[in-house]
Parts: sequence; structure tokens; C-alpha cells
Amino acid sequence: MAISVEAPLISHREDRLDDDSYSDHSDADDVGVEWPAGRPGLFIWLLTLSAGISGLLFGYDTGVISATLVSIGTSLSGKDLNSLDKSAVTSCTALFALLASPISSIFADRFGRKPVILLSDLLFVFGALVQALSTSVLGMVLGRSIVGAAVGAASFVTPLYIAELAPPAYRGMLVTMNVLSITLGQVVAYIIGWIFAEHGDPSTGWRWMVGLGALPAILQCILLLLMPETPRWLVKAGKSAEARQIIEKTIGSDADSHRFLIDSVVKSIEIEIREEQGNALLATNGRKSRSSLLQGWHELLRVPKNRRALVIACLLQGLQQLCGFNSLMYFSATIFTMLGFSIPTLTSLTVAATNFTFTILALVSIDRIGRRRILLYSIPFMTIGLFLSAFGFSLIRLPSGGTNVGDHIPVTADATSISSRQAAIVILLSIMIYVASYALGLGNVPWMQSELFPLNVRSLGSGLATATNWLANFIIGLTFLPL
Ligand SMILES: O[C@H]1[C@H](O)[C@@H](O)[C@H](O)[C@@H](O)[C@H]1O
Repeated sequence: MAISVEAPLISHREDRLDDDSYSDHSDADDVGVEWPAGRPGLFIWLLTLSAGISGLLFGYDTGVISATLVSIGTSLSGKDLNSLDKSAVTSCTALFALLASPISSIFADRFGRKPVILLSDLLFVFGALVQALSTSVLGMVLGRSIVGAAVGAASFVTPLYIAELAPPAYRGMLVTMNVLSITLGQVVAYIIGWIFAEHGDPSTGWRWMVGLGALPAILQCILLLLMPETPRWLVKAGKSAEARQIIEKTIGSDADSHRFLIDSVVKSIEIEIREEQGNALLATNGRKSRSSLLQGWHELLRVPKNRRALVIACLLQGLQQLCGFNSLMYFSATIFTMLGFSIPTLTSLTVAATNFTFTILALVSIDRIGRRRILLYSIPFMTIGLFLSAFGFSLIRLPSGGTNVGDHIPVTADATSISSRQAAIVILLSIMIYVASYALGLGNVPWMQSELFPLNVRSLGSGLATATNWLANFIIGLTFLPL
């Protein structure tokens, strides 16, 4: 089937969401022109990598908390952190991400996608400094909250930015590049955490761990000077000539021979916007007075296909978090400490590394296999991994009490011939099965959310779906340790 010139996102025919490929392909029929064959050009790769720094920061700041929690000792408020302190320090990030994502969706519509990336970078730098300099639990919570707002904005805007610039046939792969950056950020955070936890100064090592998060944000601020706004936002803002130039660059060196294609892409975006404005007027019975924000909500909730897209996007984002993956991301060092591993920060690196490795596999296969099918194949393996891990835990009796290093020496449950060491290995392996299958499907497919929405409600719909992700993330972060 011909690859579509279409608009970087799906056409919104009623039947489309049930399609096996979940999105893309085949609006060529609508416009009758083909996107040039071949891999995405250098320009697109550079943009994806520059935008991907946001993913790296998202991953670094969510991953670094694992080693920080086991290294912080009595540095804050002069006492060991209890479970409640740890839960508060961890979950405030998700809470502020939850608040920031819908707000930044409004900013992204009004001012463009790029200013939101810049704002998130400034927050990343400020939050890193506040954390590194904090002397009390409250100060740390403040720093983690600022970083949370940054992560919320970045996690919403970066996939949207990439999706709106990507050629249709490679959109899945390029958006997954951003998830790959997240998982790479988590691997880097775990390595840095392990180095500082094992070899750094116990009283200041954790400050370096959290403070280093400022560096990639500064780099991205500089790169932003060279990054363009997305063609879709530019057309929507009445800057079609500028949009045309960006599309020309994304097509690459022989853009001249694709002038018809470029015109068609711009025209199709203009038509889509006009149709959507027309629909909006119809939906409000011709009353023009509604503010555009209210109109967006109205469009999203009252138009059946938009409502269906919203339900699917929110459901996928909610499930991504409620499956509990991030309880590992945040607390794996704590869990492996409880299981008696001698270098828990190193053991927990296997979680981040497995996540990263299998996201690479998702990256190369997602556009071929399809979003829906990759979910159907991977979720059963997640279930198997979780059951196996529950079995492993049933073999060990963990003494109740705190969650600090040295609090626990696991013992084998009575009447088993398995040693606590063997049970810990079973748990580690089952966690790896679970993480690998998560990374293939649920870890990345929900971030393709922008494909589900038409342009007029894309930002709002993606913002709400991202907020759902952070709400579920917050619940998991807050309840896991006390449970
Ligand atoms: O897609 C990402 C990825 O799976 C990360 O590893 C995880 O920590 C995030 O919560 C998720 O949104």
C-alpha cells in the first residue's frame, strides 16, 4: 500500500480506530500522492534526537530516585527517611506532572510546541538545583515537584512534537525513539546512582546524582535555537509559508521534485483545520462566542469519535502505569535490598537495562507489527512474569518493618527446600520477563496517543491522556511502599 502524504496523523474516519494497525498508513487514497520512499532524512533524525533529550531527562529524573532513596541516609532533616517520606519524595513528582500536562497542552496550542519544550528545560534545571541543595525532606519534595512539572510538560509535548514532524511510515519508530530516550535516561540514572552509591562520598553522592540532571536540559536549551516549530502548528497559526519550508527540509535533498507533495501536505492540513472549525461551529449551533478552550472541551467530549479516541488514549496510559512497572523503576533498589542482594543498585540496573534493550526491539518492529498487535502479543508475557514473581515472593518470608538498608534479612518460608538466594534469583528472572514484555508493548504504544486525535483536539486529548498516565503513576508511587 502506498505511503501516505497525509498529514502526519490518522484520518478520522469512524472505522479507523478498530483497524489492526491502530493508526497511520493509507490516506494516500485521499490525496493521491506518495511520500518519498526510504528512511527518514538526517534532518528528521537530528530533530528526533534533539527532542529526545526531553525523554532522556524524563527517564533520568524518574530513574535516579531509586538510588537516591537508598543513599540519602540521614542527610535530610537529620534522620533516616521512613516509608512515608520516601513515598512523598517519590510521588510528588508524578503529582506535579499530572497537574502540568493538561496545562502545558493549553500552552502548546496557544504558543506552539517549542516554547513548552523550553519551559520544561528551565524547570528541569531549577528543580535539579533545588534538589541538590536541599537540607530537609520538605526541600527535597519541593525540588522533586518542580522536576515533576518539567517531566509532565516534556512527556506530553515531545511525542507530539516528533509525531507532527515525522513522515507517516516512520512515525511509530520515531515516537518510540523518544521512549527509548526515556529508558536510556533511566539506565544512565541507574549507572550514575550505582557509581555514587558504591564509590561516592555517602553524604554528598546523592546530591550529585540529582544535580547532574541539569546538564542535558542546558544542552537542549541551546539546541532549541536550531529546532523548528511543527508544520501542523504553523499552519494552524496561519504561517503556511513557514510550514512549507519545514516540510521541504523533512523531505530532504530532492525537495524540488516533491513540490506537489509539499503543497498537498500543507493543503490537507489547511483543509483539515477548516473542516474541524466548520464542525465546531455546527456542534455549537453556529454560536461563535465560546472561548476556544471551552470549544475544545466541547469538541472532545461531545463528538463520538473524539470521545472514543480519548477513552482509548486514557485507558492505555492508565494501564501503562497501573500494571506497576514504575514501582520497580522507583523502588527496585529498595526491593533488591530487602531480598538480600549485596549491591542492590547494580542488581536494579538489570531492570533498566532490560527495559532499554526491549524498547530497541519495539522500535524496529512497531511499524511492521502494528500497535494493537504488539500489545496483544506482549501482555500475556507480562502476566506470566508477574505470576512467577508472586510465586518467588511466596517462597520468602520478609520480616515486617522499615524499608531501609540493613532492616531486612530475608528467610525462606517454612517447608521449602529452596534457599532465599534461589528464590531471589527466581524473582529477578521473572521481573526481567515482565519488564521485557512491558517494554515491547505497554511501555511505548500509549505514547502514540496523538495519532488518535484530529488536530483541533489533539493537544487537549494528548494532555488529558498524559495526565491520566501521571495520575496512575502517582497512585502507584504513593501506595507501593506502605502496601
Ligand atoms: O514509556 C515510559 C517507559 O516505559 C518508562 O520506562 C517508564 O518509567 C514510564 O513511566 C513510561 O511512561
